[in-house]
Amino acid sequence: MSYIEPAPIKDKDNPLESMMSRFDLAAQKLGLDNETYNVLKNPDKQVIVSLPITMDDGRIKVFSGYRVIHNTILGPSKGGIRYDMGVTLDEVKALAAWMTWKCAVVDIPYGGAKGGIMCNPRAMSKGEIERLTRAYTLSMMDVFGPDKDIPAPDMGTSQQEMAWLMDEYSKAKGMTVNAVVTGKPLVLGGSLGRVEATGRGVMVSALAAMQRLKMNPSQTSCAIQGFGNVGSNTARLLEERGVKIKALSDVSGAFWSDKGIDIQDALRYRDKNNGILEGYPNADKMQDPEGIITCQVDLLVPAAKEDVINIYNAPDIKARLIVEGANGPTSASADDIINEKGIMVVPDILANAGGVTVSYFEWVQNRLGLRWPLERVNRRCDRIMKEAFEKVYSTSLEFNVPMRIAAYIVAIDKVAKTYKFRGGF
Ligand SMILES: NC(=O)C1=CN([C@@H]2O[C@H](COP(=O)(O)OP(=O)(O)OC[C@H]3O[C@@H](n4cnc5c(N)ncnc54)[C@H](OP(=O)(O)O)[C@@H]3O)[C@@H](O)[C@H]2O)C=CC1
Ligand SMILES: O=C(O)CCC(=O)C(=O)O
Repeated sequence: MSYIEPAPIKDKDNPLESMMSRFDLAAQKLGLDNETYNVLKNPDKQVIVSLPITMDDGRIKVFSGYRVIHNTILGPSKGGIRYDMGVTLDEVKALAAWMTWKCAVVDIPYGGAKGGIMCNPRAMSKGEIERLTRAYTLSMMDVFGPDKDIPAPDMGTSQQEMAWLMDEYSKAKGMTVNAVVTGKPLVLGGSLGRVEATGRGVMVSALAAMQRLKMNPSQTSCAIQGFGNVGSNTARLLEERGVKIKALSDVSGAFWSDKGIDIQDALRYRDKNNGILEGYPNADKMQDPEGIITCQVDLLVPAAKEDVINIYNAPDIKARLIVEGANGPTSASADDIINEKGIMVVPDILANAGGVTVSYFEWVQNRLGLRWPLERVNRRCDRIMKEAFEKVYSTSLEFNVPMRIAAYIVAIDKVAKTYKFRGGF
């Protein structure tokens, strides 16, 4: 017997529309020509697959998988794979385009891609997730490749899925190909520093923005939505720099402590508690988990999902600074409200680019057959993040636009100039 899980009911803005409206604005400011505009607004390739998987109870369940290659003019496409019930083609298209802009903003030689499977990994056994990951990899044999398209982890995936992907790809090729994927376990050629790289980049961007806003880290309070890879590493690294994390949340709810949450304590609790904060005893549970967006803090880091900052809650945001750990956490319709309130936003395509930057280092190390020490990985990542921040900041002053539009301008300008030199259309 087989069954198909019903599509989830969606109640959110369309991330593709959000991405396109910012892209349009930046293209206008830059005076982008029509030809390049038309090339960039459409993804190069969209692959949709159906993956029949034998579940542990013997039934066969069919999953929908996606991989979208947005653009490859700057190099092989790069971008994570997401396992979540909310995955749709439009979401993956937006995420793939964001990867093109992100790689261009931090000036690494990659194009943009993203993949996803509509599934709920929390409700699946390890064996089911492994079979699904292997089936997805086999269905993408013509798409993936160390010189073509290089996946990595994203929401709902981690180094274990990347290890299965590398193994399946390598078996099909008849040799070990570790550069086909990044975010791998260290023993398979992963890079030191990759696990915490996205959070580290968020921390570096936040400190750079605080410096511009004359905010002292040790007098800054912070709320972080999402306590997975990005949220938890951001929390830990900001706390180490003196920032007081007053609020944290995950799918189980939001937690508040006026004196600050001890992040090591929260991490220990989460890791012993099936990966979630449910029942965390050393902070107060907030009545409304969405209240984390509007609570009384100086710095807000959304590090979970898209469109969590929207026209409904943006007017009530108290933070002076938003640093976007997640991709697309602010819907385009909320931009004007945030700008009118004078809140500085370090946008996703800049703030969370530490992850793909260290993925690039991992790929370089794999191709050279070398391993860099952690200190070198961190130093180079920090430098790239700081330089990218300064470039986006100065572009925002030059064009008199918010940081988000400035980041798009930097990215689109680089891609457009590359097209000019390469020609071919
Ligand atoms: N991993 C990476 O290197 C990169 C990730 N990103 C982006 O960062 C974001 C988070 O990714 P990542 O940390 O890897 O994913 P994870 O799966 O590791 O963590 C996601 C976190 O968000 C929580 N969450 C999910 N829904 C909600 C909600 N409605 N309210 C509050 N918390 C929620 C999850 O809770 P629970 O665990 O309880 O389900 C979990 O704590 C995504 O937008 C991703 O695209 C961007 C750049 C790189
Ligand atoms: O590390 C990578 O290659 C991509 C990470 C990613 O998916 C992202 O930055 O959104």
